[in-house]
Amino acid sequence: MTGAPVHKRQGGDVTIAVHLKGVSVAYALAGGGKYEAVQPVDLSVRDGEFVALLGPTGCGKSTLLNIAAGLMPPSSGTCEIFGERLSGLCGKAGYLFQQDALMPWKTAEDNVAIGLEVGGVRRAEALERARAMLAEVGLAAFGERYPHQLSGGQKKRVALAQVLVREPKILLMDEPFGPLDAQTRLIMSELLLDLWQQDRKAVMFVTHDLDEAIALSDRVVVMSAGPSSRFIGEFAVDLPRPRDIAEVRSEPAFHRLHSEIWSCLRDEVRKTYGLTNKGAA
Ligand SMILES: Nc1ncnc2c1ncn2[C@@H]1O[C@H](COP(=O)(O)OP(=O)(O)OP(=O)(O)O)[C@@H](O)[C@H]1O
Repeated sequence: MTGAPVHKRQGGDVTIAVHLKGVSVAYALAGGGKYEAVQPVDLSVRDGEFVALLGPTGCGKSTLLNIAAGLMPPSSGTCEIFGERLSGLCGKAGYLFQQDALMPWKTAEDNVAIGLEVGGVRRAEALERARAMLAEVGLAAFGERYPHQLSGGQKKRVALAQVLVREPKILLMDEPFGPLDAQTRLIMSELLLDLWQQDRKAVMFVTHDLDEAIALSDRVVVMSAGPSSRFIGEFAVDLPRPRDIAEVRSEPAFHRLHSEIWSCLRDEVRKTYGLTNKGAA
């Protein structure tokens, strides 16, 4: 049996939860030919670490997340989950997309319970755990509502409960709060950090929002514009935890990091919008 890789570090050993090793992705195009989305990259996410993957639109963030989820194989390289080579869906990961995957014909508690039931948990126990999880995300009184009777933020809470109730060891999040308004995004980010703080899982969090990346994560990995994206910067976020998402943005260390990361990202964003050689401000 292969154990999860343990790396010796000053201050203690660390376990690697997700390890992309020399992963590249080339998509086959309908008319023949290929689109090289991501050139070989290496990324390891430690157990309990919150890593944000940041980059301009179309650079390949979701592609790498999909590989870690086992939704697609890499064109080259491998993905290891706790030291085991991934083939097929990653059972240890919970995946939260921008669009939630709630079933409109099921109540909030049934939407949460169903993931447990298909995993073999008896209905009574699944419902009990679903209700407890809904309470954790602040929806104790909303379990019997259907998705169309919930606000966007409430639906997102149900989707989060749906993922967390299965107690994944890894969270893969693809711009999960993207469609929400600014205030609700802030509240959801706070909720996510509160829950994560209680039981730190490895997180890969895809975003193109620099503020969000810094406020949430331990490390920000920056990708270049596509095609053939690569990693062009890696920044440790040394802001203390627990963090107040709203307050942390006014700290000098936040501003310093923001300007360092933005100077790494700026040209890539401009390239994406074809502005680099046009003298755009
Ligand atoms: N099935 C596919 N076939 C061909 N090209 C694809 C396919 N899926 C994605 N791509 C291309 O691969 C590149 C990376 O896509 P991906 O969705 O990973 O980017 P992203 O960084 O997540 O973008 P965004 O921030 O806009 O969500 C894009 O140029 C996209 O057009």
